[in-house]
Amino acid sequence: FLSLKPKLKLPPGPPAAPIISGLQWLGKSSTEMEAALRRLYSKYGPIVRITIGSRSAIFISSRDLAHQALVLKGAIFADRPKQSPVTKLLNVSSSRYGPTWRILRRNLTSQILHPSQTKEYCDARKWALNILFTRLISAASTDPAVKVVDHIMFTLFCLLVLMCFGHKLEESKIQEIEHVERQLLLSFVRFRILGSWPRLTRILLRSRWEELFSLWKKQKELLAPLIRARKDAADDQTSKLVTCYVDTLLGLEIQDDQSNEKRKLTEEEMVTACSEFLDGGIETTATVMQWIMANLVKYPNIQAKLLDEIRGVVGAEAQVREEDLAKMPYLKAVVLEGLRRHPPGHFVLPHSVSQDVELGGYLVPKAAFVNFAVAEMNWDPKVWEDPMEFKPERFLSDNGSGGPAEFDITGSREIKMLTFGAGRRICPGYGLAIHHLEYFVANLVWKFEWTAAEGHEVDLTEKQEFTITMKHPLQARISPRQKLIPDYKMSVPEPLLWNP
Ligand code: HEM
Repeated sequence: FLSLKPKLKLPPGPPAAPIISGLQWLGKSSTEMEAALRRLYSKYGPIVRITIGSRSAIFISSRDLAHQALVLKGAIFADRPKQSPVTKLLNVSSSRYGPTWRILRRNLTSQILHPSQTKEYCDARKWALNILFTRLISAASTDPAVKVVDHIMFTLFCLLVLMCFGHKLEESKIQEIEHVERQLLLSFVRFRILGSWPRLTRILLRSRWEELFSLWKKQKELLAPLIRARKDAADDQTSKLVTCYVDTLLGLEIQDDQSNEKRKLTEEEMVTACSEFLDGGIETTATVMQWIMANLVKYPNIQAKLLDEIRGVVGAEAQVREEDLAKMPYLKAVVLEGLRRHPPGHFVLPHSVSQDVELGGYLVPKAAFVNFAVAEMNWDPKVWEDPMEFKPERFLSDNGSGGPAEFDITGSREIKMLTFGAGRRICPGYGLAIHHLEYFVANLVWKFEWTAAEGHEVDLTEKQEFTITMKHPLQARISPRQKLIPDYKMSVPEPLLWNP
């Protein structure tokens, strides 16, 4: 591959002075980056290069080039950029492509994220669903405009904390975890610069470093005791436990970077792995769920069609059961359309290449930072008619009248959307995320009628937080469709009974 260098040119892009342009790009939010990159694609084409610090950063906006890179040349493009030694984390998403990543990723996909294991958490989802209903009803009793996303987020925290640590925690403890994890995520752009320029920012941004260290300390204080408690429970031979993520981490062995010997994960490493599990599984899913509910409020005809489908399957049941979901092609179509139209990340996580490689007639040099324009691909008018419209029918066969159309979300044959990435680094949680979206959306529509609260028309303007979320969060009026029967004992207040 070294021979590529003299023959191939680097991808085109604007000329840049390394330090200035580095700071300039690192300080940008993903929305600002996206707008700047769009201008570059129209000027230079679907593969462009900018300079961030001393590194080339290459952005790809074409589905075909993304497929070549992520799938056909997947092993070369599966690396991640080298982490700063100061903010170095041991988890799946930031591990270099190598043995540690393989062990951590296989641990996730073969255990807690394996479909057979997902089934074990069916009761946990019912429990979480009732927490969601209770909170929505209680919120609606004090203010008819319910800010839905807060309740969705908390519910997913309850569920993922249970899947992670194996315990149903008190509401106040879950709120504390939610608070620290969200603070770390929402300050992601502010903290990103620390890892990129550790020496300089230690002097210039001292208080920001202190803030980051104090959040890490708080995170450890909250999560480490839960890991220890689980270890004690697992050591107790008499207790029968459904496997949680921590159980799988406790048994895991990785190869030590320095000594090359096998070793167990340290407590600190387990904390970062758990934090990744929570962050990966909650914020993204909650964001998409809010977008889907917003579209169902905005387009009552779609909500009515979905309700009809649910009624046809569920009959007189109070809740949609997990086994009902497979019989609902329109529900699947609504969820896929939500994921296509509103990807929570407009870029995937940063990739890097392990060697010089050719892409689109250009040289992608070893260790270059590479990323892919998810939204450009999800909204490509060559694949999707009226791409900015919310049209679930596009995921049904016979233009909406038939059953589910074949759609490969993994993009292994062709990339039509990139919401979960593709290839070796594809999101390992995509199955769980889709299952959660289907289960909660179906139940929310079955339980309540959703309309815009007075003075809160649905506004689909985007805003960059950790994910691309609603600038004006959905505030909906929810009216129960049926008499509520609380079927689960909950650690939160019992649902207020409403008269529909
Ligand atoms: C709607 C929900 C979700 C979306 C849109 C989403 C999206 C993504 C994307 C775009 C990537 C990066 C792919 C790449 O770098 O090429 C990713 C990676 C990852 N996601 Fe998700 N994700 C979701 C849910 C989940 C869930 C439920 C979990 C686990 C509980 C999860 C865990 C991870 C992990 C561990 C990685 C790193 C994979 C690796 O580097 O090998 N995600 N996700």
